[in-house]
Amino acid sequence: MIQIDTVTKLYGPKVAVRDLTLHVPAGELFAFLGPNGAGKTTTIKMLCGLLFPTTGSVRIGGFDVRAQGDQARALVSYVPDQPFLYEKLTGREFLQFTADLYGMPPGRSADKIEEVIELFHLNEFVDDLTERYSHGMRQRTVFAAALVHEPKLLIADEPTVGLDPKSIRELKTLLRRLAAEGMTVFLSTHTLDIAQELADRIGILDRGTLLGCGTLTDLRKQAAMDGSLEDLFMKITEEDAPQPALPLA
Ligand SMILES: Nc1ncnc2c1ncn2[C@@H]1O[C@H](COP(=O)(O)OP(=O)(O)OP(=O)(O)O)[C@@H](O)[C@H]1O
Repeated sequence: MIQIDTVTKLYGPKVAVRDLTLHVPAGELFAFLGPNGAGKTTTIKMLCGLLFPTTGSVRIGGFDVRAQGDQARALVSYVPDQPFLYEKLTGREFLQFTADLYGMPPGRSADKIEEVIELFHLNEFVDDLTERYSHGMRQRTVFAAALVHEPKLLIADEPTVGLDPKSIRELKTLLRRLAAEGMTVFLSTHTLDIAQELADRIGILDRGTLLGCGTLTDLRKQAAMDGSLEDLFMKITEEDAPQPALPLA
């Protein structure tokens, strides 16, 4: 579903992502980890077609994000860490707006909107203006909106931050279920426990370079140690030697 091939992204002279190759198949729950400034958000923006690689290519479901952007973007939903809602819309209007944006037929969108309202327990507040929502209510509404158009790839940035324990538990169960049903879930997080608990595979990025990628067992082999994901993360990122400067074309 995700094919990132030899991607480098520069911001001026700054190398944000360096020679990244990463393939994530359909139905996988992939956790993308890395210290602050590692290049995770830059990579996510390239998956969403908000940024293009300086060199290399990004394909979603076989569609090149640059050359076939509309087809690629139609497959993707992105839940950012700061949930954005139009304050003067109600939650329900926001869900409808999202469905319209993706050109869903009215009958289909009405069913799907009811389904996500149920799924995220939005009933109590879905007809209030979103400006009155708490962070957790916003996060749940944004998640619901992300699923309205039935994306094939769900990208979520720090999805559990600000949610109460019950909502976190429900979200974790939902993410696993979506992956089991065939959706690819790409999770960027600093919460290592969640990555360890949920992910099929984990990628560790540091200063733009993918230092490790695989199951927990693979990462343990790579780091030549047992232990929690936190232990492995510390070891793998500590051992990162300073990167040589990338020659600029
Ligand atoms: N628009 C920009 N212009 C210049 N440099 C940028 C820009 N956006 C990001 N960077 C730099 O690129 C590098 C990667 O940033 P990015 O936001 O992708 O990291 P991140 O892994 O998402 O970090 P965090 O976990 O802190 O959110 C950082 O050094 C950052 O300062």
